[in-house]
Formats: sequence, C-alpha cells, structure tokens
Amino acid sequence: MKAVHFGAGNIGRGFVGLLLHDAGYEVVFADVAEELIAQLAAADGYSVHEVGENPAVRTVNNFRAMNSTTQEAELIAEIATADIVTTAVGPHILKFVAPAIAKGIAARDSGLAPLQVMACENAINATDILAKEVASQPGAAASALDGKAVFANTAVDRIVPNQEAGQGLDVTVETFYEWVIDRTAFAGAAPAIPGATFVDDLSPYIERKLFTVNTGHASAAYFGFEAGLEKISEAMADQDVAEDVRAVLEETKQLLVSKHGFSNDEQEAYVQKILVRFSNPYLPDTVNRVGRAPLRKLSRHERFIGPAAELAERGIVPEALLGAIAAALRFTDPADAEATELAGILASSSPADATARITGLEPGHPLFNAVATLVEERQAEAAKAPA
Ligand SMILES: NC(=O)c1ccc[n+]([C@@H]2O[C@H](COP(=O)([O-])OP(=O)(O)OC[C@H]3O[C@@H](n4cnc5c(N)ncnc54)[C@H](O)[C@@H]3O)[C@@H](O)[C@H]2O)c1
Ligand SMILES: O=P(O)(O)OC[C@@H](O)[C@@H](O)[C@H](O)[C@H](O)CO
Repeated sequence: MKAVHFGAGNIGRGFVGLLLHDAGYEVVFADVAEELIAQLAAADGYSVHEVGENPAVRTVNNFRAMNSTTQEAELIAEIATADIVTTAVGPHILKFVAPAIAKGIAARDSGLAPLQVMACENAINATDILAKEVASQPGAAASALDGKAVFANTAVDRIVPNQEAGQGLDVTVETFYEWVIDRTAFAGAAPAIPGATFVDDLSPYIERKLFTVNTGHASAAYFGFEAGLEKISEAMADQDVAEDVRAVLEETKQLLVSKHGFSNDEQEAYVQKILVRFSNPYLPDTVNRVGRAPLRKLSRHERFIGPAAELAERGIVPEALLGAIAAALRFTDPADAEATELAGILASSSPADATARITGLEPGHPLFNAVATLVEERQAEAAKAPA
C-alpha cells in the first residue's frame, strides 16, 4: 500500500505520516523545502517523541521523499499508482498541490481502485476546497475524475510545535491525537487506518475541533502575545490569560451545544481536556506559531468570526470572542507575512473597509459594528504608537 503525502512539516511527519506508516503504508513525502527533502531522502527513519503524560518514542520508516515542484513527473507517476493522497501544507497552499494531484489521477489505470484523497488542514471541509481545485485544472473536467478518485473531508488534531534546531527529522508532539474522517465518501471501501475514527457526519466534529481547540489555542496565543509571553504553556499559566481563554471557550461551548446537540457535560469535558493540552509544559510551542497567519484566522468561516457571527445571529453578544478578536488585531510578527499585511490593511483603510476586508463580514451583519469598533480602536492605538 502506498500513500503520497504533501507537506513533510510538523503535522506531516509527526502525525499523518506516522499514522499512515503505522497503518502499513509506504509514505512518499512531497515537499518544496529542498533541505528537508534531501534529509528525508537520505534517512532510513525518524523518531516521533510523544511528550506529556505517558511519553513514548515511535519510529517511522519505509518512506521516500521528493520535490513536488522539480520532480513533478515522478510525483505524478507515484500518485497514479498510490492508494491514498493526503496533504498537510496549509489551506492556502492547496491550490498549488492540486495540479500534480489532477495529473496523477488522470494518469491512473482505470482498473485501479479510486485514489483516496484527504486534506488534513485546519479548515472546515478542506478536502472540498482541494477537490474543487483539482477539478478545475485544465484537462481535468470533473467527469474525467469520476470513478478514479474519492475525496473525504477530515478533522485532524494533534499539537505539533515548530521543531527545535538540531533535531534533524525527529519530531516532538503531544501524546494526544485524533483523526476523524468522513466515511460516506468511500462508498463502503474506507481505508484501514487504525489510528483514525470514521464517522457518517463529520460537520459536528470538524466544527467542534476548529471552534474549541483552535479558537482556544489562538486565543491563548493572542492574549499571551499581548501579555508579552513567548510560550503557549506560559500563557496558560498566566491567570488572566487562562481566564480569558476559558471565557472564549464558554461562548463556543454555548454555540456547539445548541447547534450540534453535544451535551453540556460532554463539551465541558472536551474543553477541560484541551486546557490541559495547551498547558503541557513539555511542548515547546510558541504564541508566534499558534498565532501565525492572523488574516486566515480572522477570516469569515474560521475560528473567531465563524462562531462569533453565529452567536450574533442568535442574538448573543460574544463578548469574550470579541476580546480575542481585539487581541488578534494587535498581533505583530515581522516574520509573518499575514501579520504585516494585516497591519497594512489597518493602516490604509477606513474601519468599515478594514473590517470587511479582514473578516469578510457584510456591513449589515449583526457582528459587523462590534468588530468595526475594535478595528477603529486598534487603528487609533497604532496611530499613536511611536514609528
Ligand atoms: N502543527 C499542528 O499542530 C497542526 C495540527 C493540526 C493541523 N495542522 C494543519 O496542518 C497544516 C500544516 O501545518 P504544519 O504545522 O505542519 O506546518 P509546517 O509549516 O510545519 O508544514 C507545512 C509543510 O508544507 C510544505 N509545503 C509548502 N508548500 C508546499 C507545496 N506546494 N507542496 C508540498 N509541500 C509544501 C512546507 O515546506 C512545510 O514542510 C496546516 O493546515 C495546519 O493548520 C497543524
Ligand atoms: O495550524 P493553524 O495555524 O491553523 O493553527 C495553529 C494551531 O492552533 C494548530 O496548529 C494546532 O496546534 C492544531 O490544530 C492542534 O490540532
């Protein structure tokens, strides 16, 4: 069995690659980072260090690596004969990996079982986004792909920080993991991945994951950044930050319980477990990694505006989420292109225009004015700050 996995970064090596390896797949990692590819291509294996309660070390071997840009022809041939294609490249990168996937699917022998494609990104229905990109490739009309590939949405959960220098290919991860996959996409022939959970309705799981784990995590990052803290575990050890994060998760709990029918106790247990995960002192995770790409995180269907908008539509003012949005607007990181772009939008647009551009909210939406007020406050604050 062979899997082609795009993105040999933190989650690629520390989670998706590991679970596919444990399921018996040979994994072909496709990436664009030449040094990483060379290291993987030269290695027989790497270790995944699970830290926290019940730590363990797992070994991943039986993999190859290739450059998805310079070795496109070889990659297409691999996809043409693979069983599974997964991605963990970031939602905005899916459009760049779609052409090779489309060509690989087109090159498949019609006698083969359909290629099983799963995007493992933090975004609602990321595989649908990928499927749309694949189907829109020149010469890859949706009908030509029919029968040659199936696309399944998934929700992936494991905290994998940026790895420390000198660690080579080894990855430090938390012990917890969850990979929930939409079973219905496979028409009865779902892959056997022992570490994954297959469900008939993914939407409650994916929203619960994004609007609890990722909303809480990003809140810890932005509140922690405001408090001048570097690590997520330090942010969670700060009583004010921890209380603010807890308040945000109380609001998303309200939405998730009423929208998806999770019981209050079940969602509370999920929240408690997550707060412990964020506080894991063995994970060297930083507010800069977790706060990365603030424009993506502040976009319309993402972890802040998504739940806040739905609460506002239900007549609830999401005070704590608005506090987290205000903190996100204050996030700066010269190494983060989106943080720089965010500052540029704030500096060059009216509060209403900036709100619309950053959040995708429409001016008539019940959340719009509250966010526009925060934007205006942030603009006034930035204008007063020394250059
Ligand atoms: N790290 C986590 O804790 C975690 C957990 C769950 C989900 N995710 C999601 O997984 C995705 C990846 O996150 P990450 O933390 O592993 O990031 P990362 O930066 O560590 O890894 C991304 C990898 O993708 C590669 N890449 C970029 N463009 C590419 C292309 N065109 N083709 C092939 N490879 C390409 C990069 O070189 C890098 O190695 C994101 O969507 C993230 O939200 C991350
Ligand atoms: O990957 P992002 O940028 O969407 O979000 C940053 C973190 O919150 C995220 O990577 C978590 O560690 C992960 O989603 C845990 O499952």
